[in-house]
This record gives sequence, C-alpha cells and structure tokens, in this order.
Amino acid sequence: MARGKKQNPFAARKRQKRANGAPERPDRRAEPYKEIERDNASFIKYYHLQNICANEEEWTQFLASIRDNLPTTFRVTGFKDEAKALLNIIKTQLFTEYVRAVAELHELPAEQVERPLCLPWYPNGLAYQLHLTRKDIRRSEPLFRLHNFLIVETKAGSISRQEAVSMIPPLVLDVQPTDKVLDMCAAPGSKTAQLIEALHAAPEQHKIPPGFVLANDVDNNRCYMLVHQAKRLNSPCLLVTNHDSSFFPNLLQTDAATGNKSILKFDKILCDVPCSGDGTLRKNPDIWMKWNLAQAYNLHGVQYRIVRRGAEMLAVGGRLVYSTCSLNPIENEAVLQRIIKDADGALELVDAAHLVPGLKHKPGMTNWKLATKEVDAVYSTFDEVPEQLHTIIRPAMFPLPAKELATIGLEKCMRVLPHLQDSGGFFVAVIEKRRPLNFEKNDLQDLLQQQQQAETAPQPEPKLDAAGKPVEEKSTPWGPQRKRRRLHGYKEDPYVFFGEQDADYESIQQFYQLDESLNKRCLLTRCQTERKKNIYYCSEPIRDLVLNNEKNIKIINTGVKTFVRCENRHTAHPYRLAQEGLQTSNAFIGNSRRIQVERDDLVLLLNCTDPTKPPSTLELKPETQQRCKELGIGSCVLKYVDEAFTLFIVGWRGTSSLRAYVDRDETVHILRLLGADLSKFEVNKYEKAKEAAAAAAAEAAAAVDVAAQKAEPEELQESVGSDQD
Ligand SMILES: C[S@@+](CC[C@H](N)C(=O)[O-])C[C@H]1O[C@@H](n2cnc3c(N)ncnc32)[C@H](O)[C@@H]1O
Repeated sequence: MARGKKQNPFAARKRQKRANGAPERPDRRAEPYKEIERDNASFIKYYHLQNICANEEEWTQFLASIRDNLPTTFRVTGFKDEAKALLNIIKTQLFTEYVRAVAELHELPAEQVERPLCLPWYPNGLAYQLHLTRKDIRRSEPLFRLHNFLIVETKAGSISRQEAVSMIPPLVLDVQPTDKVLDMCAAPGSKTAQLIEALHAAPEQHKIPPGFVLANDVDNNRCYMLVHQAKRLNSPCLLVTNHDSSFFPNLLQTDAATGNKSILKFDKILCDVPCSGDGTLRKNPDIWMKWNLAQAYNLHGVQYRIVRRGAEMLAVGGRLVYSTCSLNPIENEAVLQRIIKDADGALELVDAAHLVPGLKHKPGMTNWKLATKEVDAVYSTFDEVPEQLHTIIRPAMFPLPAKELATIGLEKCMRVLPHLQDSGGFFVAVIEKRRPLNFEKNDLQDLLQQQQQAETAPQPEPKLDAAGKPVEEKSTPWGPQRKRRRLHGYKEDPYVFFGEQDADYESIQQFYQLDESLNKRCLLTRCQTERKKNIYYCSEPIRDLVLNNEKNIKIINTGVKTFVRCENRHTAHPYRLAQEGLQTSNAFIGNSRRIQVERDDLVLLLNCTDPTKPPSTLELKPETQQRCKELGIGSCVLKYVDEAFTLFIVGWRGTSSLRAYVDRDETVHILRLLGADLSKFEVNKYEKAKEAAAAAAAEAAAAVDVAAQKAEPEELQESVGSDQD
C-alpha cells in the first residue's frame, strides 16, 4: 500500500472475509427483476377500519388508484416573463410532440391521445400532468425529445419536476416578498424552491426581496441536495442550515433602523415533517413491503416536537403549514389536535382551501382508532391498550373527547386521497398564531450574553486598512476553518464579508459602474485570502442572520456567485460577471458594460459551443460590431429584447470575438425561447446506444477476423495432417 494512502475499511473487511473462505453473497443484480406485489394486509385492514373513504365503492376506487403508477407532473418555475414564454412553447410545440410520441408509443391515432392536463388549482396554469409515468418517459424511445426537454429545462431551473400534491403546502403558506420564511424540514428542496419563487414574485417592487427563506434539514447529506436544488433559482435571499428542527435555537436579528437586537420570529413556517410516506405508494411501491404501524407510532413524537418548536418561532399573526405525505391520522390529526390543545387558544387551524381552488380533498378526520403493529387488535381508547404497549401507543394519539375535539377544528385540514384526482396521497393543515404561547421561551438576554462572550473571547488581531478600519468582517462558522470530513458531515468554510473599504470592490464598482444601492458589505467570499476567487452576494437580512447566529447554528450555504476572478494577459479587469448572480446584479450594473444584441447575433453566439473558437465580431451585425469596438475587452451584459420577454446574459468581449458565457442547459433553454434550431443539442440516447453497440459488434467481428487469419496456417497444417491420417 502506498504511504499515507488510507484503506477502505469495508473493502478490507470484504477481502478478509474472502480470504477466510466465507461464502460470497449472491449478486442480486443477476436475479431476474421481480415486480413488487402491491399489497399489504395490515395496510388494507388499518385504513379500511379508519373509514378514510365514504363507502365501499369509494374504497375500491382508492385501492385501485393507490396500486397504480403515478402520472408525471411538472410546473414551470415562474416569476419572470420568460416563464410565460416557455409555457407558450410547452402548450404548443412540446404538447404537439407529446401527442405524436404517445401515439407512436401506444400505436394509436393521434386524435385518441389524451392531452396533458393543466392542474386547475395551481396558479396561472403553470403546472401540468402527463398521462405517462416517470418510467415510461425514461425508457421509451418515441419519448426521447420529451425526456430531453424535461431534463434540460429542469437543470436550467425553468421547470420543476415535482409531484402534484407536493406543490400544495407552499401555495397555502401564501408567501409574500416581505416574509421571513422558515422551512424546517426542507431537503431535498422542491418546496423550498417554490417558497423562493414566491419571495421573488414582485421584481418590479423589490430589486432584492426584503424577506428571506431559511431552509433547514437535520440530515447533512440531504442539505447538499437542498443546496443543489435551490441554487437553480439563484436567490440571494436563501440561507441553508443543518440542525434538528425540534431543538432549533432562537436566532438573533438586528433592527436595521435602531441597531437593536431581538429574537427572530418568522412570518411563515413550513413543517413538511418526516413521515411514513404511505401517500407516496404510487411513486415508491417498495413501501408496500415495508409498511407497518410502528413507523407512525415512532414518528408521532418527532412530528409533534417539530411543529411545537415551529409554533414557538412563529410571529403572532404568522402562518404555519404542517404537511405529510402520509394518510395516517396518528401522524396528522393526532399531532395537530395535540399542538392546538397545548397552545390553549394561541394557535388556530384555518381553512385555506380558497388558495387551491378546484383541488379535490376531504376534511380532516375527527375519529380514528389505534391498533397493534399487525392490526390484529384495535383500540378506541387508551384504557383498552395493554400495558406492554404503553410506551409505544401514547394517550395523546387517540382522538380527544368529542366536546373538546369540536373546538380544535380538525375538519379544516385537507386530506388528498389518490383516487380523487389521480395523484399521490397527502395531508396539509394551516395554523395561524393569535398570541404568544405560554411555553414559548424568548431568551434574548441569554442569547446576547452568549454573543458577547463569543465576541470577547480572544481572537486573532484583525487586519486594518490604511484608515485603521477592519479590512473584512469575517464570520467564524462552526468548527475548524478547513473543510474536513466528520461523522456528521463537513465543517463549512467561513463566510468572509467585504469591509467598508475593499480594493477589489472599488475596482469592480468602477468597471461595472455599480450603483451604490447594492450593499457592498453583502459581498462575501468563502475563504480568507488576499486573492479572492469567487465573490458571492447575499441580501442584507441574510448577512445579518449569518453574522449574528453562526456560532449557534451550522450554516451550510448562502450567497449567489456574482463575480469570478478571470485574468489573462488581455484583461483590463480581473473579475468577470457570473450568470448565476446576474439576476441580482443586473439591476445595479451601469451602461458601460452593456451591449444590446439582436436575435440572429444571439443565436450565433449561443450556437458556438467550442470555447476555443469563439465567434468573431466580424460575423455579427454592423451595429453589434460597432458596440463591441466601444466596449473594450472583458465581461459584459448581453441584452436581448423581445416582444414577450427580455433576456440578460453574461457575455465576454475578447480581442476580436464576442461570446455568451452560459452553460449548456441554459444555452438550450435560451435558444428554445428564441425559437432557434435545437437539433444540434437533441441527443437520442437510443440511437447513440445502437451506434455504440454496432461499433462494438464491428470491433468484435474485426478481432475475430484477425484471430482467424492468424490461426489459418496452423489449421491448414492440421487439416493437411488429418488428410494424411
Ligand atoms: C418529507 S421530507 C421533506 C421534503 C421537503 N420538504 C421537500 O419538499 O423536498 C422530510 C425531511 O425532514 C428531515 N428531518 C427529519 N427529522 C428532522 C428533524 N428533527 N429536524 C429537521 N429535519 C428533519 C429529513 O432529513 C427529510 O429531509
């Protein structure tokens, strides 16, 4: 073994076992694929006895639906005119191709193909359901263009492939651009993305929304999935943290006007809690094999603790949404009746059905029973539960006495069952806070004291500029300053904010004529170095949150990449613009680095995918050439104005060239919006696979020929020999 190279302990153990003569485990991949049996006697017995359906006929429909595969749904992500333009393309070109492809797949006349369904309850007609499963789309050659569209536009952040029912909680949370929003169990982040979109829904009113989204998850690895998902939206108003929500610490905020500190209370909170997930049986059939009631009993406690902590952190007048993808009243109504009862009038369940008009749902249940794990004994009250089950089945899991229950308002909850509109199963409840909770802990003095202690602890001498001011305001995150793998994930790099006087800022400001209203102190890097590489931007409230709270909570990510160091011998300025940050920085950039381009020029620039051969300015329209001459070398903003939308794209003016600085997926997205030819980017993976197989076969045949030629003289000799015999 090479010195210093660590051995993989799992591989070492496997090698050791093999050396000891232990039998090899059978390779399951070699076994024929078995379709999962969509049945579970305990599940059926349990939900039948709960009367989740009105009658036997409906129950039969429920069972048929939950055993069926789930149709694919997607929504156009939207707070821009671009969304409307893309929707138009979807409704015309994509759906025409859809009908053609489905007709080919099912060998039907096109007139018989059912068109995609616009989800009536999703705002502005932006969400659609296809009559195809995810597997259909992934595995059928006639659908390759549809598949390519879904992949590319998802990566470009223009659509979200999200289960229909999962779109409901953010809608009923009703987020406004000024809201302070907490997403307590956020990963992998499909609902967080919706919350961010709602925050940015009024760009004409706010260059940067005053509100923010704090997205949290207890699972460190899933936090990175969340970062990946949310990054597509390029919001400077997002903070991702990694903490147990049931013990989420109180956070400090600074009042911008007075400088006073207070405990942060959120206007909107989403508690999309961990659950048994039996509402997702259509998408995840393996749950049929695992389902049992013990999961719900185990989860009830953590679900209650999360919603209780959420209620404490909610501002008076604020709104909290509790949701699960479980049908089980133990994880739903039992949790809600408990928190509403404990709040003693401070919390109220409200009806939010008007925010999803046309969504078919049932009211929350007001009567349910509990049972043993295998549902062989059923209990209506805690008195009936045998003592050995008292630690598993708790009194609070049973419905309250009828009179008390009537004051809770459980009927305002929404239960979505799969057969109602061919979707997954889901539960959602909306709570509003009328006054502070009796058990709410507002430990401002403790927090201030902790902060003071941390500030007075010995620190390395700060670097000062010529005027004697600190050069930069550095955050000290959890743990050491070097990224190192730990049991519970990575330690994060620090958040180093720009100081009042920053040489890099001065030069960026001059080159891009940045408007002073862009708060330079919200620019940050993720390392302490003289030579900054990537410069990020976050909104003012996010900066305040980071600096006030990073010692109490593990911050995983914030800021949008806005400037990137890019130096070569021709460049006058060391930083180029980053496309990710342009959505924010564009509103602050002056005219000196802008160039307006027409459609043909933009199509030409985007079609150039070889970075070593950028388009020559001589190929562009005379007006564009003239502007290029004036512009001089370096990063710039390409502006394109269409009747329906305006695009801003990062460009690069080279010595004799102009190029668009966007990645492949965004390139395809923009070309699509421009109605340009996409055939160059349209990869048919089936054709490619066939070509690869044909090439491999040809290679194998050639190898056989060569072997045969080599073998020929011997064979001839043999045959001569045998003749002689
Ligand atoms: C139903 S999923 C959330 C789905 C997510 N809201 C979305 O739309 O993509 C539940 C999440 O809760 C997280 N979780 C479980 N226990 C938690 C806790 N105590 N605190 C915070 N997050 C928790 C899990 O890691 C999981 O990512």
